[in-house]
Amino acid sequence: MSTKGEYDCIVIGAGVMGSFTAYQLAKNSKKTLLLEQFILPHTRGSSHGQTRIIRKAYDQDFYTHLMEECCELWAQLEEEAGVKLYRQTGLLVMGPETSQSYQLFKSTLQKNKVPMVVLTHDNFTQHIPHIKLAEGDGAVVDLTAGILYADRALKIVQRQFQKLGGVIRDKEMVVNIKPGPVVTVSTYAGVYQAKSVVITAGAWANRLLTPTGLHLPLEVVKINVCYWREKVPRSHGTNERFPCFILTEGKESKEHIYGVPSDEYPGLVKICYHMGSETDPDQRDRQTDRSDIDILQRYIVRCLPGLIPEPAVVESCMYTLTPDRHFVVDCHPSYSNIVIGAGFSGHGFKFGPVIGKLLCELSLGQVPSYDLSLFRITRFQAKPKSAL
Ligand SMILES: Cc1cc2nc3c(=O)[nH]c(=O)nc-3n(C[C@H](O)[C@H](O)[C@H](O)COP(=O)(O)OP(=O)(O)OC[C@H]3O[C@@H](n4cnc5c(N)ncnc54)[C@H](O)[C@@H]3O)c2cc1C
Ligand SMILES: O=C(O)[C@@H]1CCCC=N1
Repeated sequence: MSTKGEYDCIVIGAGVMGSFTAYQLAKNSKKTLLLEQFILPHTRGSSHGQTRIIRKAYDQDFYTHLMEECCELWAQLEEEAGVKLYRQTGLLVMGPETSQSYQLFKSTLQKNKVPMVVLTHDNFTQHIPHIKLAEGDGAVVDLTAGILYADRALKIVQRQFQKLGGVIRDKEMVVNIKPGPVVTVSTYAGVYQAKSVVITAGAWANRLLTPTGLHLPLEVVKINVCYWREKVPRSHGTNERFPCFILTEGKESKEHIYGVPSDEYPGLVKICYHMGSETDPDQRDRQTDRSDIDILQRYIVRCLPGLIPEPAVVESCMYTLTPDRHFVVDCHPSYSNIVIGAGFSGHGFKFGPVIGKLLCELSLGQVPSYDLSLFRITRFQAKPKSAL
């Protein structure tokens, strides 16, 4: 098949990471092609849905630092496109006062001087009447946090990319990548060439990496995205000062439970479990495990008495998890002009703009703006056994 086009860079996968990478490349005047296997917009990956949480509250400084610039990049995009993508709600972080995880969230906020409020058992109900704070739990609010309008953001960044001259071809599944000084990318529709390629294929990353001789330790899980009906209409919305929240761990589970106010679907509060069961991304809907929903029901009965403890809507999404839950943002170990953004482990959306900038820098052979040690592929290599 003859070559259909030559580009400075080809980005594979038009989720949040690929779309922001393509946008950054076009901003740098690079001739860029963004390839997507499904017709856009779609709901088969990890970036769909109306909302995502954006927060500086993290249990590690590095993410809080990244978020400083990232918030500016989100604001720049809002300004450039003339569209609102963010709404401040605050993020309530709760967890056992003595647990390491809760203490790390709290100290990261304090150390980095993020505007915050520590709540006590005495004043908690006055500020957040909707939630019962469990005995022994601490509570802190990241005041900078809020909601990103995810579907809208994706549409906008793709539109801005096209305005800058970028090309999107959807319904074009990449079936092969041939490394070389010029990389050849084959889809069912044709063959393209580029000086560099960025792979941002979400749950399908390993499938694309196989022809390049690389396999990453990624686990794909299906997430049940649950919405719970308010007993009293308009009681858990942003206007009623219901915040986004994360419970770091609790009586019901060791994984996070998190929630978003009811503005998304009127009357329905999104509350999800930060884990799911393993799935093949092409067979997502055959994964029917609902044990996470039982956990959520028990939590809602105990701590959110204003919600009906039966999910009103359940949608599906996927996480692509790395063993340590840190991202992969790196060059291919054997081919420096193949760049990989993968394993966003269920917390990547908020970082889309800054990850796009970093993947763009790597694909242009530039020194990345941050020390990316945490995100390197070499961290997965087996550690040599110590001599006995
Ligand atoms: C339920 C849920 C809640 C979440 N909540 C939050 C949150 O509150 N805050 C937050 O920051 N993050 C959150 N996340 C995580 C965040 O949404 C993800 O980390 C992020 O969307 C991952 O984006 P991605 O671009 O890597 O993957 P994707 O969005 O899956 O994009 C990959 C794209 O590549 C395409 N593709 C794959 N293979 C090929 C191929 N061969 N050829 C062409 N195209 C291909 C896919 O079709 C897909 O469109 C949440 C995730 C889920 C599922
Ligand atoms: O990244 C986020 O903020 C959300 C909420 C906590 C669990 C994962 N995703």
